[in-house]
Amino acid sequence: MQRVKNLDYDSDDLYSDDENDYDNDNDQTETYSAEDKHNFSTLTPVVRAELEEADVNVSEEISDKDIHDSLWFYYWDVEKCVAYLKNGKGGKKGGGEKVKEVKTKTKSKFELAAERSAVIADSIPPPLSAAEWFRDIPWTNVPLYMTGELVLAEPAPKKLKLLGGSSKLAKLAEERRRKAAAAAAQAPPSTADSTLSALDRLSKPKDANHIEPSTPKPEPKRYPIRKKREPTPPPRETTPPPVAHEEETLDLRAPPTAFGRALSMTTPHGSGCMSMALTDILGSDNNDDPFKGPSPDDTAEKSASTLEKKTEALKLESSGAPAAPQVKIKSKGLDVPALWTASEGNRKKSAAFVVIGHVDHGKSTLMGRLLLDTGAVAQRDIDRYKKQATEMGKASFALAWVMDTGSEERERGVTVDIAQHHFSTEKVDFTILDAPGHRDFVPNMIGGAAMADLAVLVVDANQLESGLKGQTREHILLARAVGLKRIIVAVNKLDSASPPWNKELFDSVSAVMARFLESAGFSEDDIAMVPCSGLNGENVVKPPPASGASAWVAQGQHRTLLDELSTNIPPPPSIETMKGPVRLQIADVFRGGITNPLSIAGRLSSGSLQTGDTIIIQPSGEKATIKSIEVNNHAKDWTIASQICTLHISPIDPIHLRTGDLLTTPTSQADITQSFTARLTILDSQSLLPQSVDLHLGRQHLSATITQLLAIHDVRTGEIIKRKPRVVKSGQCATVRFALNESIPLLKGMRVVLRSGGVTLASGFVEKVGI
Ligand SMILES: Nc1nc2c(ncn2[C@@H]2O[C@H](COP(=O)(O)OP(=O)(O)OP(=O)(O)O)[C@@H](O)[C@H]2O)c(=O)[nH]1
Repeated sequence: MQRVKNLDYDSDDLYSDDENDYDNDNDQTETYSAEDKHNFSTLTPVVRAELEEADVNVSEEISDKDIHDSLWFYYWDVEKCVAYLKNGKGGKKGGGEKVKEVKTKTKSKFELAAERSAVIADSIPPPLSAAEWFRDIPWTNVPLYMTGELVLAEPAPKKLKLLGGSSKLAKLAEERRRKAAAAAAQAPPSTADSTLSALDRLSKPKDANHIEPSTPKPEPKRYPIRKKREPTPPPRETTPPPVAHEEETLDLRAPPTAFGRALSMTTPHGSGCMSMALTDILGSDNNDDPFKGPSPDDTAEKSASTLEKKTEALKLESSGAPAAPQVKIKSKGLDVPALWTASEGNRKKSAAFVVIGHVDHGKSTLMGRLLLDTGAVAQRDIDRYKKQATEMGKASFALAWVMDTGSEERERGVTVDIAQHHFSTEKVDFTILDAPGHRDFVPNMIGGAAMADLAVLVVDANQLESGLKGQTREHILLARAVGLKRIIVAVNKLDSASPPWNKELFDSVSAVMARFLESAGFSEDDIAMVPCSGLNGENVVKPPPASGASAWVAQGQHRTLLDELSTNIPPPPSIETMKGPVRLQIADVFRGGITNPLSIAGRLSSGSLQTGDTIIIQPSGEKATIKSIEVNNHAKDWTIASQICTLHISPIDPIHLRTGDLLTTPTSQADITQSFTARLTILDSQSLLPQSVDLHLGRQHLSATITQLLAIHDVRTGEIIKRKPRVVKSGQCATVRFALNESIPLLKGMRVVLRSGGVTLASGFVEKVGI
């Protein structure tokens, strides 16, 4: 390629330095056809006779070759040939020299290039095969059926050297070419030729600098294929390119979208104009004169509110709210507590547990395993997660993905919010509340724990220290702070212990955890230790094999995690609680589809609800109707205190729905207040002053100010031992007054957790609502 590119023909280059080249090239008898030879033999004597007649010394000065050349040049025109030889060649002394000079002058670039090709061709070895030609080029593993003989270009016929002359001669030459072409067309094409022709269609255009062979055969066959890869101008087309294919091709492109049109839209001035597209979508005042009317700054406020309204309209439209048919659902007036009591023999027990522990200790994986092995999740789903997780380079998180459904959670491999899942055994319906382990998401963990009956603390047996320094310790304190009494410690990842299933390691971890839990307020009887591996599933649902490294688990009569969960299920709430005022703190708000555009979820702490009931969302006071109810993923007509349920409600403006809000009924609304009094216990190494704090009330999380320390109480008896202290110290119990920045619904007895700067200070309950 480079070699050809460097062939920059200067006119000087094209003229051979060696005159002998020219002479040698003149020996062209071998290239003449039989017809040409016949013409030479018959016309040469005629030319000689004419010259003799014109008194030219033919024998001495003009050779047969001279006559042949001039005959060839003038295309067998004897008269012109004789005139030429008489005047230029034989007419004067030294005319032979002149003929040479004339010949040299008439050479064109192409003729000379043809001469050089001829010389080069003589020095080039015989034709190569395609494989040979591309031997050292890695991309050319040309299949056999595509290979062919490479035919080097034939040198341009010498007769081109004399091309030129009158238009009549040109016509004759053209006629001769046509004749030859017709003859060639009758002859069957060679295989090599057709192969090269096919290859040529796949290759690049021919180098325009090459000399056109005079033969009428298709040009591509005449040159090595390699030359066709050169960046050259497109070749002359002997036949027009086929267009049939293009005509048949259907235009399958979709019309441009509105967004596409917006992007490609141009203003009358020709520039792209995104704002036009936006005004197109949102509407505009259609000002032709942009400077007409008030300045944009003056109207900014108005535009903002217009935009806000339109965006809001789009939002509501996308939620499907206006499109949903407003079907009035009437309450059936069921006596839910009576139905509950009546169903006692048929229904399963139920329990909700929160999964807590330090980040990455294996909480989500363990729960994924539990769901898989109890049949709540199909193996094919796990396989799908495995595939997806592997693609993201997080294959080991496949089981955790059962719980971590958010894209952020999956990308980061960290649980962000409480994940809620259900599974059932023969006797119990369980709800899992998988809490995030990361300290940034402690508020979510508190919200999850506040809905649970018991806690499962997951501890990586190999990382006990880091856990106790981190969230293991804090989660235990918070679980206790929100009122949880029973806790199961899953001593996890024993499969990766050194050695695997190291019994001594399990024993030491258990001892440390038991001590710590007891110091945090859990009683010995409410603590259970379970050796397990969530990843492998050993001792989660099924006991480990009787032999092998984990054999001691069964021998030591350590129950599986599922067995531990199934024992000591908390008793259902009293019938009084079930008949009490409706209280449900909203744990989650989500938009569904057309049928259920708006739903809320949470645990009903008191009272009962049924489809058709009118509810009130506090503090907004907005009303809604319950369209349908789900408990444990099953549609129900009613739900009762202690159940975690999802309520599909008639659409209200979602702006009035927030997690932490209280769901009540019109007849049992809670007090809304900005101040309250709480009885608190101060945690180890902490103290309390009148100060700002982060206040956690279940799923509710807001800023508050301790306005007054009212009294210090005796921890056992509750008697006041000091009024209006200046400070409350670690381990002390105190009554404290709070002021809030906003009004919220508050219930006496609600669990309270105080934190500051990411540290838990105290926990307790609401003693009095209002001042
Ligand atoms: N060897 C082994 N690895 C485990 C086990 N359980 C979990 N892992 C791995 O530990 C890593 C973290 O697991 P997760 O289940 O996401 O941990 P997590 O506690 O839920 O983490 P957060 O949700 O972010 O708090 C993953 O790579 C798991 O594959 C186990 O029993 N054995």
